[in-house]
Amino acid sequence: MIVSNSISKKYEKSHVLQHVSLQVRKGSIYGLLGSNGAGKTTLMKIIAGIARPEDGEITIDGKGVFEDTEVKAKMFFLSDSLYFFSQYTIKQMADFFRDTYPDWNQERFLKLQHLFQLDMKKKISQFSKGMQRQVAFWLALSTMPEYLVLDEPFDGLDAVIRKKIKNLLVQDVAEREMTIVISSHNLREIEDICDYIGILHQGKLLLEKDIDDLKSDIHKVQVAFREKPDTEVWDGLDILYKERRGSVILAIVRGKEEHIVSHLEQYHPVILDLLPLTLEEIFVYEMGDAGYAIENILV
Ligand SMILES: Nc1ncnc2c1ncn2[C@@H]1O[C@H](COP(=O)(O)OP(=O)(O)OP(=O)(O)O)[C@@H](O)[C@H]1O
Repeated sequence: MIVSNSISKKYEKSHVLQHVSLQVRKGSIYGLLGSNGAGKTTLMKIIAGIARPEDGEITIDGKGVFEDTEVKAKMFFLSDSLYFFSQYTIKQMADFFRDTYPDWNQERFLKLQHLFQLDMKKKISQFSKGMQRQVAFWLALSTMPEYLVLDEPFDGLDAVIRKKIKNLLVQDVAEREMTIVISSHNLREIEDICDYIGILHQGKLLLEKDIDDLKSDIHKVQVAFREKPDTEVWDGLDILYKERRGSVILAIVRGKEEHIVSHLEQYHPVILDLLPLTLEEIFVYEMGDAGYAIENILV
């Protein structure tokens, strides 16, 4: 488990991270969302043990990450700005990684060639940007990390390869309990693989949610009554948003489906429908409830 305990970081006088606390369960995928400059890269570097916070601490399985080489050997940090030795081919880079990472898996490296289909004898610098990102994933997954920290990893990848890589990530999480922290400025880009989403804004963690809970605990309700109902109809429900559209009332309600339905049925509605929300819609209402306009924070 990765635990971030009240992490704060300053660059000169500006507070880039302020008391950021989060937990990433073993074998789960945590998506860290935020706009440009929110502090994602800074937090990812601290989680990976590359940068040091002014205050607070990151522990992985109870051990402080910054000083612990053993913990770092089980982790791979895929930075948003890739780095390879300039004259190296994929094969030479793989040889270097094999000597560096104790759990390097040569068999897997060779197997993944079928998926990435890149010439192993070509210099990495001669590949396109998106292809270089593929090389980075290929090498990262061959180190068999227990913890994978991915900073904006899908930038520049086409939809087909993105899908293939996501499948590989989910497979590693399911089969060998790999733990992933992944950052993005785009909810749609990562929502299909994440178990948890945290939203970072101006260095603070605004909201943190378990995706399954979110989807099962928030509903769009369309309801109409024969006569104008008393306001007490809504008492006892956790309403995030409500508007009237003609005779139909549309409400976004937090809570279990059975509770919402049985509560409203007491008032004999002529229409009562519960509709699913997209994750994006859920965040719009949740963030609105927390006092933020999501359109200023996420795309
Ligand atoms: N080495 C540095 N020196 C001074 N300020 C820095 C440094 N690195 C980052 N910052 C500042 O910290 C803030 C957060 O930067 P960070 O790169 O963590 O954001 P981000 O969420 O990853 O943004 P993006 O989505 O644009 O990559 C920014 O205001 C940035 O200017």
